[in-house]
Amino acid sequence: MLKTLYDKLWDSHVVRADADGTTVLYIDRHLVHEVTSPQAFEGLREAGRPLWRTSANLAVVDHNVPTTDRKNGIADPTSRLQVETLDANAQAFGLTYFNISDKRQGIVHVIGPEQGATLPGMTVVCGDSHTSTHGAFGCLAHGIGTSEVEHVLATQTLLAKKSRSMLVQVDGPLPLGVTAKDIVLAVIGRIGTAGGTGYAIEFAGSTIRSLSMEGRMTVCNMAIEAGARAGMVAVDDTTIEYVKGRPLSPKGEQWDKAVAYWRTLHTDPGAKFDMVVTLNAGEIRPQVTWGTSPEMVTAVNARVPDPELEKDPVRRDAMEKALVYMNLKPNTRIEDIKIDKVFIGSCTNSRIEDLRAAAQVVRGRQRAANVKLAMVVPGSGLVKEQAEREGLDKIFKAAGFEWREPGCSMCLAMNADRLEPGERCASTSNRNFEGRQGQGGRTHLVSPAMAAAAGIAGHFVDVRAL
Ligand SMILES: CC(C)[C@H](C(=O)O)[C@@H](O)C(=O)O
Ligand code: SF4
Repeated sequence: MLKTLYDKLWDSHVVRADADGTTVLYIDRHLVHEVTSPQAFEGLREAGRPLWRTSANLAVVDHNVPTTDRKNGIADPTSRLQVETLDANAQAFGLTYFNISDKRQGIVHVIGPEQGATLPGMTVVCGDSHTSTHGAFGCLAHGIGTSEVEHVLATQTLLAKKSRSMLVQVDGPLPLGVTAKDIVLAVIGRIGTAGGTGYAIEFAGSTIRSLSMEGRMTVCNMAIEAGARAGMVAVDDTTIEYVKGRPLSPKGEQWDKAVAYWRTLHTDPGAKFDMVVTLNAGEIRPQVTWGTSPEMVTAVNARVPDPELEKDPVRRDAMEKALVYMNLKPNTRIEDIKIDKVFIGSCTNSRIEDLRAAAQVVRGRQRAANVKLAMVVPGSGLVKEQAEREGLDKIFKAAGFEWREPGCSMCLAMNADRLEPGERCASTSNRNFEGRQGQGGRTHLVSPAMAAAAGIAGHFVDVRAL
């Protein structure tokens, strides 16, 4: 039988399948962070259960860590408790753990791949919706809830039901200034935030194949924003090249065996998907969201849409509400929207390539006077180190951008980094929901180059014109 990549990943991890489709799946890698793990460890403690396979877990603090003055500890009591709880649980249960002062610390979805903890062919779960990121490696990767975190810790398995399969096929060379972020925003603009509900998405086509692993991770990261639990990309030379030599990657003879297997991790030609969506990369422009959902997105050289022209009353209502929250008028040119802050970071866009792209834009320029704060938050301590080796920190600082310590930061404002009510931000993160970056804050999702350009111009600007 011809199989999709999803079929192959699924079939190779079934421990037991019931007639109604309920399946016990084996989990190869479990990533743990401070927000969704406390009750899970508590549950284990109460039941007197040990971990099933300690070495399958990797824990890190990311959501609640401060991005400045770490030597002074964590001022906010809730964040401090959250971080200290993971410190204690990791020690008590013997997990491999990158604590706040470990230079490998960073956002869970950045450090997994960086360490080779994420490898092709694996099932990867984490109590975090953006676990879809890891699908870039030809993995079956998705978020789980806290009770499932406990289940995985105790059994190394998960109860699951197979999703339907969707192929998102993107072909053609990417136009200048158009990035992986713009591809995935354009996909979400096309299919909507519910378009992928009930599906596992495979991203394929010549454009996806031409992306680096960083770019593929950006695309898979936002599969969840298209409603799909998992996004994935087939294994190819780019995947194998990235994985080679990582601390947890197989070595020697094991490596050769692994590579031979990994090369089978692609959809068989002719295998059927339940749904197919095709995009022509040549038609994608740099994207900017204008509303309070990632599907409320348009091209930088377009205008804020007019709800009056929307026929569907539910959509019209949502558009009207979003424009009130965002304080935008229909038909405003996107390039006329002024911003107050810039956030370059998050598990969507905080890897080295993202920082290089942003630095290239700001090099030799200055942050606009109306931009109060532009912050760059590397995805991990290792990304930060690499960026500093390349002198990117100096470029940012010279342009008036702040260079911070790694973590989730203003992606969701669980630490001190946040928008004040009414502030407008050009952000490289993945969610523009109301209050996401701070109560009353207004988020516009863009690529790193577009965020950097907005920081320089003080308003959105087409990077292609720079
Ligand atoms: C805190 C965590 C559970 C949450 C998620 O699941 O995605 C967060 O990472 C987010 O991006 O909103
Ligand atoms: S960077 Fe943002 S999206 Fe990613 S895990 Fe952290 S809070 Fe969630």
